[in-house]
Amino acid sequence: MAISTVAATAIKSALAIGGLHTLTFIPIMLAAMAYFNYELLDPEQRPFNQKYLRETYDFIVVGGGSAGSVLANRLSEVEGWNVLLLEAGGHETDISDVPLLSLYLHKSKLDWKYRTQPQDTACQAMIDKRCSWTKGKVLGGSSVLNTMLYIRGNKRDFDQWESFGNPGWGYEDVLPYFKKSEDQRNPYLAKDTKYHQTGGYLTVQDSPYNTPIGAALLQAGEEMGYDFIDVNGAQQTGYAWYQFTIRRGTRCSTAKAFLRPVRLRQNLHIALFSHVTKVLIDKDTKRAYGVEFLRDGTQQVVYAKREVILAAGAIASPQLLMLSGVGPEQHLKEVGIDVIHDSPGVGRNLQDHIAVGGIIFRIDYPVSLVMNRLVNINSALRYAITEDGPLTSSIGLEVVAFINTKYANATDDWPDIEFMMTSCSTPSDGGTQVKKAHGLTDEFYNEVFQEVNNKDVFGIFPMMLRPKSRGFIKLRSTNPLDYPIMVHNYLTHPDDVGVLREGVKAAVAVGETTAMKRFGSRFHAKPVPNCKHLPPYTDEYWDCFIRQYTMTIYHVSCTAKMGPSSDPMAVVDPRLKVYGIEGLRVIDASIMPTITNGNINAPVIMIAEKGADMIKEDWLPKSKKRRRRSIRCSRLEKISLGRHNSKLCSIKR
Ligand SMILES: Cc1cc2nc3c(=O)[nH]c(=O)nc-3n(C[C@H](O)[C@H](O)[C@H](O)COP(=O)(O)OP(=O)(O)OC[C@H]3O[C@@H](n4cnc5c(N)ncnc54)[C@H](O)[C@@H]3O)c2cc1C
Repeated sequence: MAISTVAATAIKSALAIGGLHTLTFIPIMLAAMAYFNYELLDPEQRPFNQKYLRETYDFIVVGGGSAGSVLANRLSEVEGWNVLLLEAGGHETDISDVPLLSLYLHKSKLDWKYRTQPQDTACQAMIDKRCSWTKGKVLGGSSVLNTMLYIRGNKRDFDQWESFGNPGWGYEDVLPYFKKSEDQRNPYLAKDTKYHQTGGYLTVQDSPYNTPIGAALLQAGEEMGYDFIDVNGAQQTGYAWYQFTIRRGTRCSTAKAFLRPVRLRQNLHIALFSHVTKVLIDKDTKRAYGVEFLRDGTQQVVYAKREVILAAGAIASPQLLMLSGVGPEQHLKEVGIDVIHDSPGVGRNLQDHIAVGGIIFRIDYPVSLVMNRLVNINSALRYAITEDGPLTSSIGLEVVAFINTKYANATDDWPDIEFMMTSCSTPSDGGTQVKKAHGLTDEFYNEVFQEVNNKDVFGIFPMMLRPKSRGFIKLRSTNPLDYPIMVHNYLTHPDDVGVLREGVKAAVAVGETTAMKRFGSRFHAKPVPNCKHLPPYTDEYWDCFIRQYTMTIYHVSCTAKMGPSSDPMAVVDPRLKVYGIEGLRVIDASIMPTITNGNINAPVIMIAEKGADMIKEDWLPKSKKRRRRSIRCSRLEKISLGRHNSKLCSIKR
């Protein structure tokens, strides 16, 4: 590709996601990337968008996100199977690759731009009191918009899933599936082979760039009596550097990890800009036999010989089930959908992680990530040439801590708060992108943050790990293009208020440690609108505070939960098959019975790895299954993998 074409493509992608006016430094970066012919050096080319589709496939995967990309790869390993992946969005872009810029993707064309119903319990500082549920509409799904944090959750999460009546989902059962995907690039962690592996498709590495604030936060943890640990290893309670799904300084989405290496497989078709509107289910046999979808403005149909797999995420998967006649009978009747199977749990049990925004600390040294200080040709060149520097920082996320509030049993090692600790915060971009991404009102932002715009700060976002409040999703209408009604119900359970309040107090205490005081750390204690009438630092004040700048961490899940047949609210069985319907599974964040103790992308990838194996177990004769496990790459795959990934071909995957 000529340099000019590379530059033109990059400029086009910048325009596509937000308009260059918001990304003023992008032209410099694009010029650098074009000059160094970045794309030509990149061995990982994008997959093809298949124009002409077959009439019938063995498997149809709906949604090419975190789970769908894994499924498409693993199922098409079986040479005799034809697999179709239908994705509503298009390709990821050069901008979505840049870790520092992920907030620019919110409210862009790569985002579905969902918003919840207004409620009084949370998100009071947001426009219309509605929380923004950003979600990826792009090949790679939310793994293209996320902040790339790699957290597996707690052993107890999975043992609890098993105890609910889901055999095969205990921690010892799922650990091999976390490892299966993993290419651990930290040599110290990689040595611990009980928990880690190298050579998998998904690159997991430390951040290429940290500020001095990160190291100080780790010292603060030590000062407060916490261990410095591998949070994905034997113990979860403690402090650690975050690890990321980053490869060579850029985002390693699931599209990049799982689809690019297999783009030349003849038995895998990927159809972009294909919005699935319905699963076709035979009313008499109750068997799923295909899907309807919109592409290029026309309605099309494609048939599945074996199975349809919904991997459209925790909002669209239950929506599609309901549009197809599987859901709570009474609700479907009210909306005017023919009921094929009454499944009261579809869309219910919604869980999410919320944190509190605005816990920020001023410091006296110019060491934090202030956007207008970083936006310069040096950092652009560093990113483009050496694949490190500030642009490789995932919006300043450096250190993670899992801590116990008084509501948790500390001896359990099942902490109830995660600190997401950042070397910047909401005002570090002068009130532009963070404010927009979080949907904050002008009044709130100006009153609380304007005076610290572009000043040196660090932030701690305390995130509540095991919410007891439950939201739900239901259909707005029979129109598949109408977004469903989304009700978060955040902080409607009193225990959640207590845990989050204690998390806020613990976060404020971190700023008081000697380690942070060395930087002149002081809490930005500006009283927030709506809570000014309450005395600061009291429980009443904090209880009010957490309902203002309530931040979703974008972990919507559990809306088509897995459970035993004795549980009327279970939507799928422990093999992820939809109850009451043949030939239909859900494999994505929806199937979690309870949300895991940490960020959920790694668990979703694990679910897809395990789900793909279950499908193989169900459909392949035993001898063939054994052969697949030691598969080596075909000639075409080797070409597609290129030199960079060639070791993937020689290991057991
Ligand atoms: C902004 C943001 C930040 C996050 N940060 C982190 C993080 O740092 N670490 C972490 O662990 N987790 C993070 N998460 C959460 C994590 O990325 C998601 O939970 C995970 O990606 C969900 O995977 P999924 O496969 O269930 O859904 P998705 O990845 O969302 O995939 C669903 C796919 O289905 C497609 N689709 C939907 N409807 C249709 C339809 N009708 N027809 C065809 N295709 C359809 C979508 O376009 C999408 O590609 C974040 C999420 C977001 C949004």
